[in-house]
Amino acid sequence: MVYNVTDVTKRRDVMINLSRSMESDCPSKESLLPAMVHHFFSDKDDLFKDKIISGCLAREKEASTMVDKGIAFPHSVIKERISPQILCCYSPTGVPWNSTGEKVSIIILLVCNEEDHLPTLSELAGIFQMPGVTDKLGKAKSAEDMSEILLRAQSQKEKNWSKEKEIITNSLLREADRLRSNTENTKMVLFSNSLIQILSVVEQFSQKSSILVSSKNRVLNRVDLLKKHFTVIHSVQGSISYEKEILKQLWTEKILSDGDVVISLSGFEFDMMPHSISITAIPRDLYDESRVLKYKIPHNVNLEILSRAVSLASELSRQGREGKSVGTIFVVGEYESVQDYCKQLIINPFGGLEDYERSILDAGLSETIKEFSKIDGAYIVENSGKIRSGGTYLSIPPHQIRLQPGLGARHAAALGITLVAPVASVVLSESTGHIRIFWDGMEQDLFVPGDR
Ligand SMILES: Nc1ncnc2c1ncn2[C@@H]1O[C@H](COP(=O)(O)OP(=O)(O)OP(=O)(O)O)[C@@H](O)[C@H]1O
Repeated sequence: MVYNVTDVTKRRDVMINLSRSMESDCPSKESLLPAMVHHFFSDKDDLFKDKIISGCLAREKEASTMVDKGIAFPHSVIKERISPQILCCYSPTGVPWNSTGEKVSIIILLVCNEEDHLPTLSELAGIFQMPGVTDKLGKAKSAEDMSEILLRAQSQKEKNWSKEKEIITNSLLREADRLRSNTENTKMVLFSNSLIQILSVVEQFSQKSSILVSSKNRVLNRVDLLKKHFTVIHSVQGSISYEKEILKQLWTEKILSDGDVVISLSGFEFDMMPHSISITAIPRDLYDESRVLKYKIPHNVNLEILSRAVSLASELSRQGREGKSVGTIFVVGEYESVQDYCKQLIINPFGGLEDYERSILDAGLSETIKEFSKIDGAYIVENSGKIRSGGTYLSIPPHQIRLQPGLGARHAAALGITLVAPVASVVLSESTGHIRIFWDGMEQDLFVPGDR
């Protein structure tokens, strides 16, 4: 069970570069915006530039982007995954911007994709809200003046943010300590890859039962220094942000035990400060989810993805959907090896999504995945974690499939696909809530999640 006790909203850091500026005496926004795009994107093809220009002009038609006296924030949101581009322009004569012809001299054009749009606008707004910035910009006489004012404001804002970070870090640590002193059998797990950050916080909580999780040698090589602060220093491969999976590993290695309450402190990965504390009570059935880690699974199946599919199946088994049990299949492996056996029962619900929006590892997607489990069929999940499809019928050529009595078409399909392709499948039975894992045409594991 994982529940957040303190959820300090993650501040998504968007790197914005305010140093690109130009001066223009274009008389209207219809001429100025294309001029800016051509100036700043001179190395890009015309199609790309036209897309940006029509995006910002369409946005201006909806409503003027004038935000303050003399300042406008036109923007164009594009599908391409580019880092947010901020293009600044100073107009000495001013350009009429809103319906009443009010003029702006400072034009900050933002070009980015959907995901970055709001965080970048909010970052920009934060810079403009720094005391005195808009007044100073009103007095700017050149593009250089404008750039200098903006860059100074940005640097001041960064300094202020460092102070805020320190305050948040200290209050999170105090909260973690308070939780620890109020709860029995607690273990503190610090997820970090930064030696400096670890050392800066480590003095502030007592070292009894503290575990450090890191994936970087520069941290792990400093065991001598760190062992006086942590009872265990645990090394992981790859990212340290899959906390639940890492806790399962710690459980399988008996570093955590049933009944332990784990206080996790994490977030250093994002911007060198802890963002959140979560508490995990290690439930008895965590073993069932994690024991798949102990198997020798086929080399062409990603263990992390398989383990995630098992976790989701286990959550679905316990929770059901709208008070009813659900069943489903996850097939994990190379898509090419199973595509000939896949037929869509419905339009693929993940079909229209970009790759980065359909990862099974994305905690934000788990509710969607669980919701679509009401639909007949299987999920096909690639080794990268990308959910290739949902609502997929597995059409297996005739094979002798030996199943235990009571198991029907769903289990036959889940087993059958592993007979014809080098993949693993996880099947949740709607009627019993049991989870079975198959590969090499055989049932490899069965477990019964608790609390159903
Ligand atoms: N070939 C297949 N590919 C994907 N899904 C399938 C396939 N065959 C059956 N199913 C799904 O399994 C569901 C239940 O079928 P059935 O009751 O025969 O299976 P079962 O193995 O007894 O599973 P459960 O224990 O969940 O009832 C079907 O409604 C369908 O959604």
